[in-house]
Amino acid sequence: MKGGRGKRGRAAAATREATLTIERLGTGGDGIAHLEGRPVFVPFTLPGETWRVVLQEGGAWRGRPLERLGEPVARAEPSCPHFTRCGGCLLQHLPDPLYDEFKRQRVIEPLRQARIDHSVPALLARSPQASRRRVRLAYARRGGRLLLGYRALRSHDIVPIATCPISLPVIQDLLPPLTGLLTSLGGEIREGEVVVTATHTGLDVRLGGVEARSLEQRERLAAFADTWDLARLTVASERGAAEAIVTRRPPVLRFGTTLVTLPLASFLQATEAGEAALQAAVADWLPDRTRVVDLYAGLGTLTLPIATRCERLDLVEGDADASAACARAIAAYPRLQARCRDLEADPLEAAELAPFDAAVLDPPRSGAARQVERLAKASLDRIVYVSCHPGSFARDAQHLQAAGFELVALRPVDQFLFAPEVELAALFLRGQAKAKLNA
Ligand SMILES: C[S@@+](CC[C@H](N)C(=O)[O-])C[C@H]1O[C@@H](n2cnc3c(N)ncnc32)[C@H](O)[C@@H]1O
Repeated sequence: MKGGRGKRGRAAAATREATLTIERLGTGGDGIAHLEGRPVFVPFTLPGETWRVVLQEGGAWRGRPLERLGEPVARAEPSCPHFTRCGGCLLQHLPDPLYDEFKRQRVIEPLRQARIDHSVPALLARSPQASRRRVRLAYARRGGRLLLGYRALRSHDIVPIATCPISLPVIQDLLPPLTGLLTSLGGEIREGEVVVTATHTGLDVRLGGVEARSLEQRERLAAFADTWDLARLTVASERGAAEAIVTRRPPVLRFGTTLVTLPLASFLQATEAGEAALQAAVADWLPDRTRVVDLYAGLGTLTLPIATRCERLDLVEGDADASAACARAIAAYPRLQARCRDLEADPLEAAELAPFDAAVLDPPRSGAARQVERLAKASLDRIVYVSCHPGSFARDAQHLQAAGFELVALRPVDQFLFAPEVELAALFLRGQAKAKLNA
């Protein structure tokens, strides 16, 4: 045994070694074992495995796996060379049935706690490898070297990566040259975030922490955009002011037949396959000639593909740039409208929801408690709720259920390969809409 509890008690993390048998997986994907009656979280392990770990006794006890002991348990072979160092793809070692069950449980458990009685079917659209169309990397200078990569698990350290197998190949190819570009921009470029997005017209690259004040830097950036045939290359200062240095082609996304130009920063679904699964749920669950309000609409991703069969479609979004991009894309269609509104501070009231038969709702992780309260009081009787957080979804679903809505269909979607997150689409009906379903 090494170390012991520090003089300042729990606040000072102490370390020692222990041998633990993993009992189950926690919601974050860590294996959970018990020691001295307390749970210990051990990443990259499987139920049934025994591990020698370095124990970190802080608020929550964590174990850093050192050596696997005893009988081996069947594992999947991780495809990424950075597995166990990078903080993103924690579930690569899970065999398929366990992986699917883990993600289903992420939905089942919050629903059970919220007393919502609905079965959770098998995962849809398990993202294939090499399909992530946006990566968000960090870079920093360390000891004279520029490191570009992902943050390490529960740390601000950067794990430098030369490849990221879950991303589209066109993004993977760009990673080593991007490191070279950032290095060549000079010593004042110290740290920041890099976002690379694949659009239908090419890659959109945004370099944070770069101001490009000198002509030489601008020429380097322009040459890089030419060499790699980027659609657009943007820099953003530490204060967040963004400037497109080169726009060779507008970076465009296609939703159905509508083309939307990607703003400098806005939300985008992580994979095309996941996006298509969510769009299919929306299309399946909204009948023709419905009057639809799309709340937290982003760029119109979920409803623009069915715009031609809606009687009316209003897209409401809090990000002004996303809303403006959406408005420009639909300007020629009088039945479609896009407006910017903060739905947390200023949710649509029941009277404003009166002209609609159905709402589509795709809020951020925190859910949409205040907007759901208004939807519960409104006259519409059909809601398609898309969520990236089963916990806040279950809370909001409970509220809808209390207002007479019934959860009649649910599809878990695997938008984030190997990450503990799971996306879902759900259909709620009440009143006539529910009666028609049962007829
Ligand atoms: C999960 S994304 C969904 C976007 C879109 N439905 C899609 O599929 O791409 C959530 C969206 O909600 C927007 N949002 C976040 N907070 C908001 C708020 N308080 N009011 C309105 N929109 C908000 C974000 O800008 C983002 O576009």
